[in-house]
Amino acid sequence: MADIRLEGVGHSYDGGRTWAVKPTTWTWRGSRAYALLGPSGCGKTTLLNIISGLITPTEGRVFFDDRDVTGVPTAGRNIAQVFQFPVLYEEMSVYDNLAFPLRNRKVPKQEVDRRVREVSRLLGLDQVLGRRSRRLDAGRQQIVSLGRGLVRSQVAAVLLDEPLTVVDPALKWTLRSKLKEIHRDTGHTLVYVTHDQTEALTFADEVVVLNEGAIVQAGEPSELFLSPSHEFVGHFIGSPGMNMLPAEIAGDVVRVGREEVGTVREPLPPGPVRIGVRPEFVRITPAGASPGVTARVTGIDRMGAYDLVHATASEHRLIAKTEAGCSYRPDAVEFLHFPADRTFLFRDQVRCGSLAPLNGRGQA
Ligand SMILES: Nc1ncnc2c1ncn2[C@@H]1O[C@H](COP(=O)(O)OP(=O)(O)OP(=O)(O)O)[C@@H](O)[C@H]1O
Repeated sequence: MADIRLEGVGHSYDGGRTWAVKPTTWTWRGSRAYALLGPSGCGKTTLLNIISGLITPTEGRVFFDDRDVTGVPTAGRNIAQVFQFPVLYEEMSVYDNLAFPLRNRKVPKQEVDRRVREVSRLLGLDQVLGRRSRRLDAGRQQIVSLGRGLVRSQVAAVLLDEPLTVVDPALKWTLRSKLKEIHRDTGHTLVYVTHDQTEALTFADEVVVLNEGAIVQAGEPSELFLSPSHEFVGHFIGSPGMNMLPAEIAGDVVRVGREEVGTVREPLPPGPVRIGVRPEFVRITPAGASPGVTARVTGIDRMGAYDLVHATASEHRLIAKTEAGCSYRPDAVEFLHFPADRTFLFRDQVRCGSLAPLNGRGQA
């Protein structure tokens, strides 16, 4: 399983006026399962097609280990690719479709049979192996496509572009965990494109977040949630996303409107910043433990398993996620505490520091 290294790789579809993927240096390490996560149009498919060789990048070089494959077409890269919609030989049986990538590479018959049966068992296809592919519904056909992508054990990487889009939602959970199981078994390098954070977070060892053609952060799911280094990651991951509260630094004090809400943990130049804190970590406290802000409750959403308390501080909106059945009332004025180790400062969208308690007013 190869390391896939992108060195200064960028792609423009319009002769360099705009960049679908901005020049990027990044390594996909062998045998890891990656999710490439980002909103529609951020460049995920372009990046995937650069790895597979369907697109030659406008700039930069692509390496599989030490081999420069920048000009090598897909067929010479030993890649398996699964697309959003089924790509199958409809007149062939499910068995023959799964066997095709192996037979094509002259894998011995016994080994073909072993791999086809193993993958079909894991994906729940063993009852339909003899059936013609066109007789299956679209969701099942896509599972066969997935199987074709995973059946070869010796590939440089398996690339999956939103492979579960046409699959029934109830089946998605099962398939994601099967995919994880197959990954553990084969040790493929997997790159799984999705715009769905749940899909990315449940499946991947490492999530690479792409926005406007640039990788803004990569890390384990918990790291992206607990310690976002870019505002976009704060918004895009989490439901609801991170609160972003416009604030101002003067000296070492951080203010929201006129209220002093905390201090800077490390010295920062004066001027505007945004305070980022996830709804899960905001605590509504009577004691006014710093850092935090005074806010007026504007509404409560009862979500069943939890409540979302909406509030405004100096006309900026923020949300606290609380236990279900909370007793806060609209128009009440409350103190919202921001735990210092979960609250960050952002400037020009990039994390630049963290918030500390006002002297002598921290929570024990
Ligand atoms: N063949 C093309 N010609 C011109 N522009 C393109 C082409 N393919 C993609 N683009 C543009 O490049 C940018 C990135 O597109 P890309 O399909 O890589 O994004 P994506 O994140 O995969 O989106 P989606 O999730 O909607 O598939 C978009 O602005 C898109 O309009």
